[in-house]
Amino acid sequence: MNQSPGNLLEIRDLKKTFSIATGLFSRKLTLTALEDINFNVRQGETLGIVGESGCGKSTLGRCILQLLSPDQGQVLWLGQDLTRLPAEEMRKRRADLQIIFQDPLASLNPRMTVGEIIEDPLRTLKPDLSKTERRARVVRIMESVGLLPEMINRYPHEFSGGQAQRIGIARALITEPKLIVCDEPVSALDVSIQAQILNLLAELKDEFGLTLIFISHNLSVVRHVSDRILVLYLGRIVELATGDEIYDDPKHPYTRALLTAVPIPDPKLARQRRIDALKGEIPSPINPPSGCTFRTRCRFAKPQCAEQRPPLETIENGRLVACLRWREIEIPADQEAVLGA
Ligand SMILES: Nc1ncnc2c1ncn2[C@@H]1O[C@H](COP(=O)(O)OP(=O)(O)OP(=O)(O)O)[C@@H](O)[C@H]1O
Repeated sequence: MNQSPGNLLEIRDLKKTFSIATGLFSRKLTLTALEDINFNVRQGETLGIVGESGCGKSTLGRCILQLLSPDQGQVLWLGQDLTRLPAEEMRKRRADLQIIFQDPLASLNPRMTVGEIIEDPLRTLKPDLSKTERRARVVRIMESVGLLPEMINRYPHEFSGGQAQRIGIARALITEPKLIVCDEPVSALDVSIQAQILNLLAELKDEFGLTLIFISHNLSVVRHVSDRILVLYLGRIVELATGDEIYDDPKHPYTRALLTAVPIPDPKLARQRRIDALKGEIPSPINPPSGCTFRTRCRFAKPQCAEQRPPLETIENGRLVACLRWREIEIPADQEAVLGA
């Protein structure tokens, strides 16, 4: 056991590549989805993971749960490396680590009743429970997530998106997990329903003493629920700090850019933030830029940024940032316009 106190999960030097075939002759290329990933998740916290589409959020969530095998690195769960666990041992751990998916209806088997869907993980992960005990648990958990127990024999298509996500949450909770990876759990829902599901997750977290990893491309959503926020860009961590630090004092130019999409009431600040807005497309992870991979879209980039890959540095209050220039670009917000492009 080599776990630091208070950490439920420690991710060390994680790397994940995919081999993809392209072109007429199906030439094999390597896509690096994640590299040099190091962070901890503390017992009882909600860690938000943000970044644009394709930056590696879902791949990271799936590597943590061992739904994907990383190429290298460790996923230490209470000090035990999940990447090295034999399949049978991992099966026993599965009850502790669950996932909620983005598209609630697509993730539910249309041929199973709600009761069967929620009960299903218990059959494999808690085989000692009797049928009566399983059903009793299903009813209890349905009540916890705001579903009427009389809905137990209905089918997924009879539910709205918000209710379907409640079924997905119930299915994740039924094994009494310690950690749930929530992969864009509200992105597919109407805005009016999103807050209900976010509030439900916050309540359940307290009620069941959960630790959450909350994945979203939307910094407003992540900010709402997270204690700390990890910002990913092209498969690498560029910043990790508390929600307040990220929101009020972002250090990485990419975090600043993501913040431009977050609505703020102060028009002056909103105008200043627009300067940071993202330009261009995210580069291909098959052939990423040299040095700092964000430099091709960064308005603060200098020649040195093409030559050197910025290390993930620990700065004040233990927050982390990977930018060669973060000290120089830290200027008062009202002078930002002077910097220009
Ligand atoms: N099974 C796969 N085979 C090949 N490439 C993949 C596979 N899964 C993901 N990728 C690639 O890995 C990179 C990271 O993808 P990932 O889905 O983790 O990003 P994401 O941030 O979750 O994006 P989104 O918000 O769109 O889901 C992308 O370039 C993606 O195309």
